[in-house]
Amino acid sequence: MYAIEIENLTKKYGEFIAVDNLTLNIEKGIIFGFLGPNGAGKTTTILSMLGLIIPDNGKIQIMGHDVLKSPIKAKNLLGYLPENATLYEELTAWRNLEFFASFYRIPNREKEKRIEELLKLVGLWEVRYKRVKNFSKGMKQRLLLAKALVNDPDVLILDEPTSGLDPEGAHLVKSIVKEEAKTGKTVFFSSHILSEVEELSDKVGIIVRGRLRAIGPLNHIKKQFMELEGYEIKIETKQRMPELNVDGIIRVERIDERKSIIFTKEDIRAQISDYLTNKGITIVSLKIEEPSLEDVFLKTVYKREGRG
Ligand SMILES: Nc1ncnc2c1ncn2[C@@H]1O[C@H](COP(=O)(O)OP(=O)(O)OP(=O)(O)O)[C@@H](O)[C@H]1O
Repeated sequence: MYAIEIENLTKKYGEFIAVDNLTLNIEKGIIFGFLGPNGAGKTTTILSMLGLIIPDNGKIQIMGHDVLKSPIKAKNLLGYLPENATLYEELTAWRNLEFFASFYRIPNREKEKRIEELLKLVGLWEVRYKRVKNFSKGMKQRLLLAKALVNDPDVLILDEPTSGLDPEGAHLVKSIVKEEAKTGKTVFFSSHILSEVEELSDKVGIIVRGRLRAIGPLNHIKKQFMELEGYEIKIETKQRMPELNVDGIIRVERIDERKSIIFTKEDIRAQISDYLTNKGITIVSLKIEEPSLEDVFLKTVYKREGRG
């Protein structure tokens, strides 16, 4: 069983298709990064997962429970941090959590223990009796994260969790997310911050104009990208590098007489190594230059859409 199973999800607003036949399975206990440009359909997918909008087609299960047929079961298993979420500014941090906890059937003693643990987890224990209106944006976001965790959910859904935070605030939020994933929770977060997706995700999905364009662990996505776009092999030799007459080379960019970048269709490091060794040349380094997530993302979003 998957933690999240999305099957053929389609959501239209009038004639406009916001999510187009999306199928996505998320394994238990992983951090999944859902990446896409503005308007790609990330929030629409998330709202469908929460049962907050009714899709035109498709089925979504959270830990095996259909979100539309068993909404209460599914909701009890979910924690959700919306984009631009708000708190009760006049209430203290403690009172805010107490209020949100009251939506769930948690016995009183357990509730207090849980709130204490959460306030400590997000670093707000010392200010638990301060009104939220005096909090910084980072503090509020951490309290919102605690709110999303108040029912001890199996699946945590975060829509742009670090949006608008300064680097320190973003770092704290990411650390908490990592800690929660270590306890076995499944995390599904949306973002358009590439470094964040790269840092946090065990698996990545790229959505563009409502369609899933790539899915898998980041190294798989990068490998697929290289198979499609070609490889960049960086080489340095001890002696002057001779002309490289090896099959499969598309182009060589010489950096200096001992360093080059070789563009190829396949990984032909072994052939290059044999060729040079036969000529008595010693290789200092020979490695594939991996594309960054930014390379992959920009090509996925723009090139295949024929926009650049
Ligand atoms: N209630 C609605 N009525 C009409 N169109 C909508 C509605 N909600 C979203 N859309 C449109 O559907 C598309 C997908 O929106 P969605 O909010 O899911 O994208 P997103 O990937 O979350 O974007 P962002 O990163 O900007 O939050 C957008 O073009 C948006 O304008």
